[in-house]
Amino acid sequence: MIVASLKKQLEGAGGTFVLETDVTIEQGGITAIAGPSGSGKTTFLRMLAGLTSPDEGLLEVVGEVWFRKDTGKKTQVNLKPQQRRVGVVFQGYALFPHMTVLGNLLYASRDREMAEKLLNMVGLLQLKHARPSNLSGGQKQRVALARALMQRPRILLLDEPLSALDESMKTLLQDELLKVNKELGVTILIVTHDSSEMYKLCDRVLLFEMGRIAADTSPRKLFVERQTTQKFAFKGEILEIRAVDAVYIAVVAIGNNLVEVVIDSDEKEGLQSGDSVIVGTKAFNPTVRKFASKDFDISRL
Ligand SMILES: Nc1ncnc2c1ncn2[C@@H]1O[C@H](COP(=O)(O)OP(=O)(O)OP(=O)(O)O)[C@@H](O)[C@H]1O
Repeated sequence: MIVASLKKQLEGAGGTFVLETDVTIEQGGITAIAGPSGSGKTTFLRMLAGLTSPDEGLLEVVGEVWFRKDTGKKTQVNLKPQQRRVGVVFQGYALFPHMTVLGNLLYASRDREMAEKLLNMVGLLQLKHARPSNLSGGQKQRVALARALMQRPRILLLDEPLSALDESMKTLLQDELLKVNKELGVTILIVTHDSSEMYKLCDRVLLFEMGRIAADTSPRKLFVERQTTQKFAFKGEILEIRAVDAVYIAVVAIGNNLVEVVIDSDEKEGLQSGDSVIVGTKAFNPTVRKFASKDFDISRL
């Protein structure tokens, strides 16, 4: 079990705010850390890893205190990152370019048997003598994942590890993570903005807002509770609105797709090219409406 009751004052873009968590996480699950940019997600992971010091609080992992500082007292416990059994995969690959794949793993721990087992697990054993520069983005990320597992971490912290990958590589890595979680029993915390990823991987979502955990729920509940009654809702950008007879056609870019939606003059009111919109349904007909901040959690978690 992980107990993280931590506090830290942060300097945000809009001023000072306090990151405050009071959360217990069971061993063995996969928890999504979601929320807007600047809400404190990365700092939370860095505090768990020992890379950023909280102002006060308690961090206890499987009965072992990793950090403790009571209000008004000196820091009682603050284990160094290498003393904490955490594996970290943050954005960017950060592999040592002059070392082979195997060398990168052995740098974390000299356990060759473990290194080969993990490389086999992520399907890269054949590439163990390759240099990072000869690997694809997805392969590098799998090496980073294997390296993070070398010291048999109790917790694996992942900060948007899949965001730069294409869809097929993402799916592959997601399966890899499920395997790691199941076979090694590692507790995983993953920062992600991708709702399908949350749904597929995670049993729990902690939604951060301005340093607070605004929701602590399951991915299913988060989407069902926060979704409107629409059958689907995608965020997109209006590229063009053109008049056709008595109606208008809005051309909306949703990801790599272009969608044409017929809208009436009421719907067109206040919309123009470049607007962020939600394309949804009403009585089975597609609708377009302006993106509002309340749509935030669904469209970009
Ligand atoms: N050590 C620190 N001291 C004070 N402020 C900090 C510190 N570390 C980060 N911050 C600030 O805290 C805010 C939250 O940063 P953080 O990186 O945790 O957010 P985030 O939710 O991960 O955002 P993103 O999704 O954009 O990565 C930022 O405005 C950042 O500048």
